[in-house]
Amino acid sequence: MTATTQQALPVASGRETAREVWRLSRGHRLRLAAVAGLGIVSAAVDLIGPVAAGFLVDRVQTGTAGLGTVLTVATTMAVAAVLGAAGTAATIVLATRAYHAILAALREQLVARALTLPQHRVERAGTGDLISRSSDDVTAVADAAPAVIPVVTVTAFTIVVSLGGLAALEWPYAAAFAVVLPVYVLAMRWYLRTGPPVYRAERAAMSARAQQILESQRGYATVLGFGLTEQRHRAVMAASWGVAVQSLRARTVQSMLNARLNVGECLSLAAVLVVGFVLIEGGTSTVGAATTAMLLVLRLLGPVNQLLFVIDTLQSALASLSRMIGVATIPADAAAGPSPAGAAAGPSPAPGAGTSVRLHEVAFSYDDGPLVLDAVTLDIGSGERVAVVGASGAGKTTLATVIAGIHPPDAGTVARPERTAVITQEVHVFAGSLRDNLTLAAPDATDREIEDAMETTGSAGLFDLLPDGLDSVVGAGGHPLTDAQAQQLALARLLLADPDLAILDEATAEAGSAHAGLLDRATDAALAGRTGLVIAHRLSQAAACDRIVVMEHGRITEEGTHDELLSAHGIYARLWEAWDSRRGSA
Ligand SMILES: Nc1ncnc2c1ncn2[C@@H]1O[C@H](COP(=O)(O)OP(=O)(O)OP(=O)(O)O)[C@@H](O)[C@H]1O
Repeated sequence: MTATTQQALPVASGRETAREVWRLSRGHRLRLAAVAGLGIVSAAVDLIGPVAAGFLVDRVQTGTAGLGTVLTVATTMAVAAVLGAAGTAATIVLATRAYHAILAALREQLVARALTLPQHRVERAGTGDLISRSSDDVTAVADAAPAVIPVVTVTAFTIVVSLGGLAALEWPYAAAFAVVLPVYVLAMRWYLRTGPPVYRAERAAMSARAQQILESQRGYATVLGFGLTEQRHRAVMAASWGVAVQSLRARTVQSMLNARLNVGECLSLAAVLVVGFVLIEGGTSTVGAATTAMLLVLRLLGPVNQLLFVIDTLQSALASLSRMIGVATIPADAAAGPSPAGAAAGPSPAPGAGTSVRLHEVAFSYDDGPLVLDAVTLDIGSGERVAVVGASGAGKTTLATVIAGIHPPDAGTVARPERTAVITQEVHVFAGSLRDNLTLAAPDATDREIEDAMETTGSAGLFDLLPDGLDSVVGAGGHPLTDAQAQQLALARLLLADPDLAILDEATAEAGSAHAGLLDRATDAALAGRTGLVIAHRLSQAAACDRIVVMEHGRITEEGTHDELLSAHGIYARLWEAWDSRRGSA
């Protein structure tokens, strides 16, 4: 396979991400409303402490505070603190549950889309991109939850309610705090620019040190044998010093962030103090109210600072989220395509009565490469079985994928039945039960039907090997299947899917000669009663077809029955002669 130009899969914009998250939250809106309600109430309960403290200051100032007042205020503050903490904890639990439920829905949508993406789309983006979105990105979003949810939830409600509280006291208090917000914004921007590369360098230095230590341990005998102890010692020392330097840089960045946060803190407290002084002087505020305002600002600072510390985790989780949503929201029609050995292909123009497949002047090339299919015109009648033969690289597989709808043609038209199934060269056994593997494309199939399909395709013998019958686990981590068994399963799967057109791309090519006859019979049974296109390297298979199409350099150069092509003494006759003599001497 030649290299293809990479065209990354889409990444959702901020607005698209928000819209999709809102849509996915449909079943969880009640829970989200509870999060909002509980969060606001808890943050409001947290206001009681500062307000009570301000009240006490005013009473002390006016000389009207006795022991009873102090005890009442202290009890109120303690109860409010406990209730506020309990409410906050419940809010975080509810928010975490909603977060994971929405993430699970998104993950399901992502997997569903990924499985139906056209192969050419995945190939152009590189399979790694899709795999990383459905694994690394999902992990990044899930792992961010414990760090991000408590901080974001608490911060959001605390900021809203505390600013409201400040404004309710006297609006200049809220304005004084808002004026220093730019300091925090600047600190955040600096940190996002400076922090991530420094942390990355620290992690890289740690990996390098681990590598040096591991190598020294693994090659211990060699180190001793060649007297390399001193040299290894120096290498580990150098790597450890690298970690020390990078860790120092990372801690310096954190200290510098702390310094910026301290500046913000000082400025905000000073601003509120000055405003309080002016208001008290003007007679529009009391010392108690100024105390409440100071305590509210202090309460605000904690969550705001914490938010800055998780902002990079939050940012990378959001980046991962937009990559996941980018794939999950690819329109369904763009994602449609036949799944291996089973699902129906997308709509195609009707080929006409009595004809199952009609290709007219089809051209195709992979990205900007040379033409792989060149003006291919081919009709396959309903129920007809056609074999495609030709040298390696002639374009046989490409023809099969274009007919199947996996690759859209660059020019010309392709008409195929709506129910088309393909067995590709690489038959995959999914990790799961035998039943799951067989009913992928026919979820309603009964055990009786499954067993009949296995019997017909000669794979019923598997039952002797698998003690749990259809419930036996096969594939990765389960019972391993040989290539021939995997192909028999794929043929049984095809029988259950019961498509109008079956495309077998070298479905028996993997077979060793001992299994060849068995697989030929299985293929024959699977194709009975439907239109078949067989990409055949074993010419005995081609000879059994109604018609043979010979391809050379992306073009159809010969066409006819086995006997007609032999009499024509063309390329097929030569291929047959060579193959037959090889078979004879084997
Ligand atoms: N995904 C791809 N990207 C780029 N070029 C490709 C891709 N797949 C196949 N090709 C190229 O297209 C040409 C036709 O390949 P194709 O696999 O269709 O031939 P084939 O006749 O089926 O060969 P074989 O019998 O070896 O499978 C070859 O030159 C091949 O290198």
